[in-house]
Amino acid sequence: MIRYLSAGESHGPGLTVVIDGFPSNLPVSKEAIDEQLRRRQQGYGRGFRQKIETDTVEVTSGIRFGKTLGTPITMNVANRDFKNWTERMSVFDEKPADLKEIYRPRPGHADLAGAIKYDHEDIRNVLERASARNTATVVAAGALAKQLLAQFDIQVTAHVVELCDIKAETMPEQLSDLIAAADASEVRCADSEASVKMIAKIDEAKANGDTVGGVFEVIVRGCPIGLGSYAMPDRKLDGRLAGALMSIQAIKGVEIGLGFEAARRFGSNVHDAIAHDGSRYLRPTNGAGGLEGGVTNGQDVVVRVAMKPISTLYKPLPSVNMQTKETELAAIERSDYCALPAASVVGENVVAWVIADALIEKLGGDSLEQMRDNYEQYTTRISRR
Ligand SMILES: Cc1cc2nc3c(=O)[nH]c(=O)nc-3n(C[C@H](O)[C@H](O)[C@H](O)COP(=O)(O)O)c2cc1C
Ligand SMILES: C=C(O[C@@H]1CC(C(=O)O)=C[C@@H](OP(=O)(O)O)[C@H]1O)C(=O)O
Repeated sequence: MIRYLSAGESHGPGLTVVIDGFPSNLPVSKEAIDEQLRRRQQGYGRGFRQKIETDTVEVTSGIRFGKTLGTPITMNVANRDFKNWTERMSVFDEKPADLKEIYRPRPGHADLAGAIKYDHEDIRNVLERASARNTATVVAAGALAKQLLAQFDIQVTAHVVELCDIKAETMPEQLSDLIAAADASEVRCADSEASVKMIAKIDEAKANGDTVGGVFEVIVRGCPIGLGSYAMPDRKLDGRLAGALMSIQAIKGVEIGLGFEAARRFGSNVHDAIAHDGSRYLRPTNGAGGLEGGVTNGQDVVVRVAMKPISTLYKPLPSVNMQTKETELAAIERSDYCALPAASVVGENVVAWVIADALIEKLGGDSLEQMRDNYEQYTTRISRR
């Protein structure tokens, strides 16, 4: 089992993630982690904050001479914006007399429920941690998971397939082309015609003081058969993926394979026939999205994820001043208009984390070498079935 704890406020000094359960002797590239952080900051429609930040990790435990020690790994991401917030976010100093507090909760954000739950007057005490700034730590953890998966030729990618009411129609057939096209696109959509329309849609939202969301797809290539289990509900890999993805800010739906579309079809048009070519099992289709019974079946794992539009509206919805209970417009905080491309990078890294967890569970072993031995034994064994 791998696990992590993260901490940190959006405008505090920085964010920290402590990771436990990785095997020893895994070569780790800081550049590869920083590259995932860089990708998370990209995408058309983001607000001014991303111009202030240049996220990189500082590793303070668990790695020596570029390899994991098998002990807890601590990674820190500094908030460059903190220098503009030192008084407003002070840990121990007195609250400044002229501090502007937030009393008008934004519909769709954690403001109202959070302020009531934790008995906060100033909604800033809620939004600082509810903020998706924390996804930087989630991505740092996922970037480490990606490096473990790469040792076993497992690759995780993501791309945008819908933005508001615009759908990508054509996609490159080769996964490598899909990745290249998505990475080159400002909205991370591999369909270049749809990308242009998506950018115009973000501009339209921005011009109207509005926001947009959409759908991204995550694909996992190279998973061996047998990750996850049908034996207990909490071991099912489909449930674990959905749970982890739904815990990303603003994610409101997850579907695996055909997902909701499967509910509209006859079974004969949903399930994937089973064939054998003399050396291995083949599935001519992949409606199951690589998961049957909560277990990987050797096909690509395909997950689609729905993100709602950003909650902060520059043309705000009606809200209530929590001090006076009078109807007022919701507060406006500096904000993104669309963070779907960034969310797709977060989703990609979250899926990498869940798959790495399932791989470590399947193979056991305290070191990378032991995991490799167990992997070879397992793949030899299943090749005889
Ligand atoms: C990468 C990313 C960036 C986000 N940026 C903003 C933002 O700038 N403004 C905002 O109001 N919400 C933003 N959100 C969404 C809020 O964090 C989220 O809606 C809020 O925490 C409430 O959680 P919920 O939507 O999951 O219910 C962002 C989400 C992600 C994934
Ligand atoms: C800081 C990030 O995203 C933030 C997520 C966010 C929210 O409410 O979720 C609100 C905005 O914060 P700020 O008001 O500081 O601009 C985003 O910029 C980031 O992704 O690095």
